[in-house]
Formats: sequence, C-alpha cells, structure tokens
Amino acid sequence: MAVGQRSHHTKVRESLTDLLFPRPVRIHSKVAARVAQQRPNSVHPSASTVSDWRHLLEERTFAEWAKLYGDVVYAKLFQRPVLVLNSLRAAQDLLEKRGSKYSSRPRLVLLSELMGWDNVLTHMPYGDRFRKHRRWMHDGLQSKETLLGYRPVQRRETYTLLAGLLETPADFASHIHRWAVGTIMEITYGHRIHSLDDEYVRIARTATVETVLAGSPGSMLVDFFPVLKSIPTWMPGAGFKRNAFKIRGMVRELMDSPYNMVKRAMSSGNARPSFTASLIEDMYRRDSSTPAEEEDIKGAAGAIYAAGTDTTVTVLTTFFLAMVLHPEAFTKAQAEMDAVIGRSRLPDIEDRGSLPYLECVLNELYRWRCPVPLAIPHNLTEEDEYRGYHIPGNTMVIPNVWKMSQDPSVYPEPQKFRPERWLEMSPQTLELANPRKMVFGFGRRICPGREFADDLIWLAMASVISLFDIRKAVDSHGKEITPAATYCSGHPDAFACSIRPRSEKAGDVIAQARSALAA
Ligand code: HEM
Repeated sequence: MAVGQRSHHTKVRESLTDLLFPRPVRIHSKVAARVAQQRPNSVHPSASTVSDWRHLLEERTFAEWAKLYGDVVYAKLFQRPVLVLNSLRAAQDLLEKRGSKYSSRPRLVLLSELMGWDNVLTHMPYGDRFRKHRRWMHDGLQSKETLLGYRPVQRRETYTLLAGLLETPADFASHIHRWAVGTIMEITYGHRIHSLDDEYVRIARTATVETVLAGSPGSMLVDFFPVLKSIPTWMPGAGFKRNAFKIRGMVRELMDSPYNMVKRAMSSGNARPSFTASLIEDMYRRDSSTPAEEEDIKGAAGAIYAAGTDTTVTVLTTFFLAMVLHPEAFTKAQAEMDAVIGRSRLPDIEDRGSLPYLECVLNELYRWRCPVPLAIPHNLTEEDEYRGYHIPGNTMVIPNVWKMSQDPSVYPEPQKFRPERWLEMSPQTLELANPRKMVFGFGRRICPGREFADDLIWLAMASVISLFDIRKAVDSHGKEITPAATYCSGHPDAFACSIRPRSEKAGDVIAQARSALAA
C-alpha cells in the first residue's frame, strides 16, 4: 500500500514541467492588469474579477472565456497580445494550416536570455536554428529504425519498474519517475542510471528546480517589460537578475557535464549508442566541430531530457489513478490481457495490435487528464486575419488543449473516464477524435517524442496490468481511501493506492523477461 505523501520526486517533477511548459505569464496579483478590449471575440475581464493573474491564466478560466466570447479569444496582457484557441478546429486552422506564421515561440527573457536556456528547442524562435534542431529530433526520435533501436532500453527500464513495484509498491511514484528518467538518460546520453541519486540526474534536477523557483511572479515581469533586463545587478529590485545569473551557472553544468561525459566515453571507446553520441560523431565526420555546434548539441540533448521525463511520468501516474478510481476498466483490461497474452509471459510492444481495449484505455488517459493542458505557447510572427478579424504580429497563441479534450460534442460526458467511448465511435469519428491530434501540440512544433512516449507508456501499462492488481489503499481502520484526483498544472497530486502481484510467480516472470532481453 502506498502512502499518499507527496514525495521529493513528485515536487521535482512538477518543477520540470513548469520549466519546459511555462505558464504563459506569472504576474504578481497586486500588479495592475490591463486587458484591452480587442477584436476578435475579445474579452475584457474587469479589474475586480482579475484578482490573481495566475488563476486567470488557467485552462479552466480560458474555457470560461470561450463560453462568453467564443472559441477564439483575443486579449492584451500588459500590452502583450494573446490569442487563446479553445477549439481543435481553430488550433488546426491556425497552428497547422498556417504553420509558416504560427510556429515561433514567445520571447522568454528570464529563462532564455538571463538563465541561459536559449539553446533548448522548446524555447527557440522559428528560423534556421529551430529547423536544424527539429531535423536532429526527427532523425534521433522519429525514424522507424531509431524507434526500434530504443526498444531494448524501453523494455529494460520497464522491467526495472516492475521489479520496483514488486519490492516496494508504496514507492510507486518514485519508481515511475526512475523509469522515465532512466529511459531518457540512456537514449539521450547512453548513460545507465542505478538510482535517482545518480550524479547527472542530480545536476539536471538542481538546475531545473532552481530555474522554476526563481521564476517567481515578480521576476517574470521582465518578460513583459524586457527593458528590466538591463537593470544593473546592484540596484534594488534587481534581485531577480542576480539570482538568474546564479542559475545560469547551474544550467551551464546541466548542459556541459553529460555532454563531456559522452565525449570522454567516446574517446575511450566505451560510449553506448545515444542521441548525443550520434550528433557528436556526425559533427566530427563533417569536420564541423565549433563551439556553436557543440552548444547546439548540448541544448538538443537537454531538451529531450527535460521535455521527455515529466510528461511521460504524468501519463503513467494518471494511469494508476484512473485504475484505482475505475476498477471496472482495470478488470476489463486485465481480462483482455489474460485472454490474448496469458499469464506466463509479459506483453510486448509487438502485441499492441491485439489488445484493443488497452488502446482505448490509453486514448482515454490522454483525453481525460491531458498531460500538458495549455501545451506550449506559439508565437505569431507576422500579422494575420482569421474569420474576418485582424490579429497583429507577435501575438502569443495559447492552445487550450484541456478545453478541446473536454468538448461534449465529441466526447459526451467528458468528465467521465470511460474507455468504452472509443469502441463506440465510427472509424471516421475515431480519426477526428484521436487525442494524439491535440495532446502532443500542433503543426511544426508538434512533439517530436510522441511515438517514443506512446510506445513507452503503452509497454509500462500493459506490463503492470499483466502482473499486478491495482486497488484503492485502505487506512488503519480498514476503510478504503478514495484519491481526490486533484491536479495542479496537469500533474496529479500525490495519492495512495494498493499494488499487489497477482501471483507468487511475478518475480520469475520479470526475471525471465530480463534474461530474454540480455540474451
Ligand atoms: C506523453 C508524453 C508527452 C506529451 C504529452 C508531450 C507533449 C508535448 C507538447 C504539448 C509539446 C508542445 C507542442 C507545441 O508547441 O505545439 C511538446 C514539445 C516537445 N516535446 Fe513532447 N510530450 C511528451 C513526451 C515527449 C518525449 C518523450 C520527448 C523526447 C523524447 C519529447 C520532446 C519534446 C520536444 C523536444 C518538444 C519541443 C518541440 C518544439 O518546440 O519544436 N516529448 N511535447
């Protein structure tokens, strides 16, 4: 039985997401806000309703705006134009069909310019550098051959997750975290971790946690008034800048140390294949080793690590939560697993096509609690017109994925977790309603790790269902504990659950799978 305490790792996980998928703005609640009434479908919350800007920029608030003003809402926040897209249609019309204009990122003064996260794809403006990084992501994460090459690592880390759940089920949150970090560390740097206390994990965690802690409401003001960037560090009010420079050193370590580790391993002939090693090798082959090229490789690897861990952790944790709250879905998935795979071996990614109900469970997980509710904001690079309205250039565009995933006209009773809804859809509706069309973002910025993540999460879910029973935990009086299922910025709050092996032979099944992998 797990104890519903928020673990250290859970806190770190939240920080990572905040870093890579920053809330578009964090503004001190006392700071006067100005929202100018603008076309199209403009919105003008009065000063009294705008008591806390962080609340204002929540997906639910944006969804309220949609009720009042329509699915496309334009507002001005501190003179910065923002367009909120509350429907899949609008997101596809703009972010996909007009990708050449809508694929940049807003300028992030604090994170990119002061703290040094500028070489990371997630924050990069549209242009040649962006295209180079996307090409690397495509080659290193999306080709069929590369994805097949990652499977042994995905399997190995999944077996480690199962062994952890067998030994200390109460620590399930930290086993999930280790599973994601272990997989990503190895594919990115060829580095195999033995625990979350690993040196490189610690370096990454320190830099990212400190970054997010420093992004306090006040300091984010510099994103709205970039002129504050030039304030001398000795001046009162420049504390954010002094802090940002301190964090810059940590970010540097995060970029440099795993990169140098890969280089050392390559020169001693001990490097495992990895994203970083392939890029370094290619750089040497092309004889193009320059500090700028090295900086790009460091940033590309850093982006994979930071964007890939937290998101995957969120989905698998949501899986445990959904199974605790919906035992009927869990039982059905387990019955399907037993009928198709049996109980003497673990399922493998190759079995995916023969487990349709499990596929519905995964679809529903993405939709029910979409992992990144506001995706990452895009930026419009030049003025545009949509539905007869003018949108100025340099507008920040926020797709409200949460609202899209809760659209009752596509997903009746959207608040319910009901995998069966996917079985009831016609093939055409299924195509339109596929949550992968929104939860991984849009157009030229769509998540390059989506197939990798999808396979990894499927494998973990399938293996857990095959080997364990997941139920509600019970308290000291024997009373079942129902998790509150509350979320913060897309992450489930810590909850308790009971995870028990279905048979005494669970350990043998894991051992067999491990030795088959080693053979
Ligand atoms: C279920 C897991 C995941 C979800 C839900 C997810 C979601 C997203 C979303 C919403 C975006 C923003 C897209 C946009 O701006 O329109 C994104 C970007 C990105 N993701 Fe993922 N992601 C996941 C896993 C991964 C993994 C495993 C990796 C790497 C192995 C990864 C790497 C990236 C990168 C590098 C970007 C930046 C793309 C860019 O700015 O051009 N993600 N992801």
